[in-house]
Amino acid sequence: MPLLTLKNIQKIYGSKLTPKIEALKNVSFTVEEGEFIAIMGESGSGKSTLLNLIATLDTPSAGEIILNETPLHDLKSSDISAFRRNKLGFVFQDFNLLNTFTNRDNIYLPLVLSGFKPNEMAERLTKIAPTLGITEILDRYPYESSGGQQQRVAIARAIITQPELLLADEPTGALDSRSSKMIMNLFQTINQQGQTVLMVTHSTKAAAHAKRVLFIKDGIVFHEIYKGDDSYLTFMEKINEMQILLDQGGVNNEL
Ligand SMILES: Nc1ncnc2c1ncn2[C@@H]1O[C@H](COP(=O)(O)OP(=O)(O)OP(=O)(O)O)[C@@H](O)[C@H]1O
Repeated sequence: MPLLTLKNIQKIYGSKLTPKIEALKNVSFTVEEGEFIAIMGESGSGKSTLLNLIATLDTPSAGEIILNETPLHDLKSSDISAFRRNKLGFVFQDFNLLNTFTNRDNIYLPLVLSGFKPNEMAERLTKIAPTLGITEILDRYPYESSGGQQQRVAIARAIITQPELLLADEPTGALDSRSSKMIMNLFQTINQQGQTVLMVTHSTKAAAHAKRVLFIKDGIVFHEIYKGDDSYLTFMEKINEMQILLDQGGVNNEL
């Protein structure tokens, strides 16, 4: 049974007063439990729109998103809140940290909302902070932290609940190559522990850490490639080649 199924998803932005933009035309794919998927595509191809729909931050104009056999549009708003709180971790492209809270309290926020005790929260944070390299900045505020530090705090906030499904929008966008590699290794570890990861990225280096890469173009999933038994470098080469082909408009392989 797939963890997540997207059937013929369409998303049109705009209102009576503004021009309509078809961000997603017809997107269908399934995500099995335990997958690590990277979503790639040029700027404006609808990647963030797709993650936002899966995260129930927005609703599709047409089509169906099914999580664990339950169509999301059948869920009551209280169930949707519970799904976001209990099952989902989301790393936002622009981090979405609260500037009135310290980095530590930003990270604790989802646990506070779920009723965790202070010592349980501290124990979880102590485990992940060194890997993310944020131990020294936990008592700073987001506005006192660099973009890369804020991104790592946002990742900590998303993974501290040990979500069944981690959605990450450009999680290495603000990071140097060393930190990016560290984050991708962390995502791989999380995935090996059984969590499903769906990540939007422009970076071939980051995408090659995934087990499958979906390519979005013109509002559809245009192509996908699986890592299989390929080495990291071979898979990265294949992703690069596919990107070049897609940039040239050379393949037509709608899923
Ligand atoms: N809230 C919105 N209202 C109107 N149009 C929107 C909105 N959000 C996104 N769009 C438009 O929908 C299209 C897809 O945007 P989206 O942010 O999903 O792309 P993306 O692939 O994530 O881009 P990037 O890689 O630059 O982050 C774009 O044309 C964008 O301008």
